[in-house]
Amino acid sequence: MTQATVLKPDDIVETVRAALQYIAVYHAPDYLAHLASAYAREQSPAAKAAMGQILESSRLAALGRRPICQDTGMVTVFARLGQSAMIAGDRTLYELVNEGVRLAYLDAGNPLRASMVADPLLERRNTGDNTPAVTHVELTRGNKLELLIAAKGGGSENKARYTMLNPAASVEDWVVSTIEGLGAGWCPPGLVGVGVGGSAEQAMLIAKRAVMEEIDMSDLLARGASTPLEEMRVRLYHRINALGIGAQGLGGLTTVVDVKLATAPTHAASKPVALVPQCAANRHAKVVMDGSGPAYLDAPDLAAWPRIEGSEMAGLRRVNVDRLTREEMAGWAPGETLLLSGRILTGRDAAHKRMADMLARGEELPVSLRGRVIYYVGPVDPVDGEAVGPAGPTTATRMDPFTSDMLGQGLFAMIGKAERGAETVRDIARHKAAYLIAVGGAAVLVAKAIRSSKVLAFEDLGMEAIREFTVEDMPVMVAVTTQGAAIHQTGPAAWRGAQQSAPA
Ligand SMILES: O=C(O)C[C@H](O)C(=O)O
Repeated sequence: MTQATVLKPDDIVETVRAALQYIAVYHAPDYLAHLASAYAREQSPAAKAAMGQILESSRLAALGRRPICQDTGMVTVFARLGQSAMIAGDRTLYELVNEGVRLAYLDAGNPLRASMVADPLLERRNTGDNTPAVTHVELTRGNKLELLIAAKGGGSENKARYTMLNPAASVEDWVVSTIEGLGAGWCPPGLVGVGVGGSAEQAMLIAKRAVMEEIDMSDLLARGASTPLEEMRVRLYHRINALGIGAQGLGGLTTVVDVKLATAPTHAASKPVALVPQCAANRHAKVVMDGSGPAYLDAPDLAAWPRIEGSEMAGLRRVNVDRLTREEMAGWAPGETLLLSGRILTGRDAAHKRMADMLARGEELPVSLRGRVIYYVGPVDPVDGEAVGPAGPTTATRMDPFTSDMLGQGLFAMIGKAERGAETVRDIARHKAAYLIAVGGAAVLVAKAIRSSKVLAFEDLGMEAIREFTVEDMPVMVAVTTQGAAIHQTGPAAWRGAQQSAPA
């Protein structure tokens, strides 16, 4: 019979805290290796540059022990508790996990961003410490506690999809056409988990677990598929990459570095299918506790991070945003890289909603948008020596419903990531405004261009407050021009099918 173990509550708290700090700053070696080879293979200059920035930013994050991405995620824990393991004390596992989350996110040496809002429907007030975690507990044989700890970014979680197919319908066709319609808000290149079978909620859960399995597509391609499920993974990998979406949706050879597939028995009438995309941050780790104390992850070998040559800044157009004119903006070309200097505003979901509500009530905005550039960002709090913590862009598409109102206030340009909707592109052109992108997932690199930061309005919104950043040579790409040319439409169209003729 298995010997019973007793797990100390503080050891569980410490294990969760340490794992969350770890995954916030270190990319896992499997993803890093696959991203590095996708970078080496990439032929699309824009996608290659974006992947180069993600790799370099990841290296800086690991060296400086700062978060890979400003969105330090919603914590999700899959716990497997052996039936012969007992948790001492009277706090539940759920309470202990949340205490670990609180300590990890409020760590003074490396604060992580609090993104959770308590009430999703009405007030949407930030809880301030990123609790609560989403925790799933399964009872298993044995006397150990296994914790799969993840911090899932909002942009990729937003693109999770579910359908109930007819039993005869093709899962592959649904997955490929669904990914084609997702846009780039989930921050490719990443991977996707596909869950087929079970009930509706089980399909989602197995897809979420699957996306956290070890990335092994390079091995699978090298040795060849040996089961029908592996064959399907390989087909999906090629078909998704043949869409040409590419890094950040700019058009390119690699949209996914792997496809994971999990199945469960289901009803004869049903074929539930869940799709869970994972962004370029891909934060998760497994730890096993055996009662001997907290479990820690081994320190990574920093030599695993490839060095990427810095991009050439000479010859790039320098833009002083404090003296920007519509005439100057009209000369920006689609896909051109600009180096911005001067003062930019920040604001994202909650600030836009509040500004739109104020305008609807006929009130004046607390900050004038006339002639300004706004960056859609929720930064991490700074530590000593930083103007701001990691500060990559958030998905601009979510700001589309407010954009017409903001442009009407005289806003000149917006900075974010991913595509804008067709109507917003038309609005941008109508106002002779522009939409620029920074690389999602290159948060440490982006933050290096930010010299100072101060809150101007809506301080109660925490990371979503309106700030003013002073930036120096902040690299951004022109994604929608004043004439309405949109690179997220032209890029993927140009690279569609190109993956088929490229080496895997
Ligand atoms: O919340 C953020 O900073 C980014 C978000 O994860 C997104 O990808 O839109």
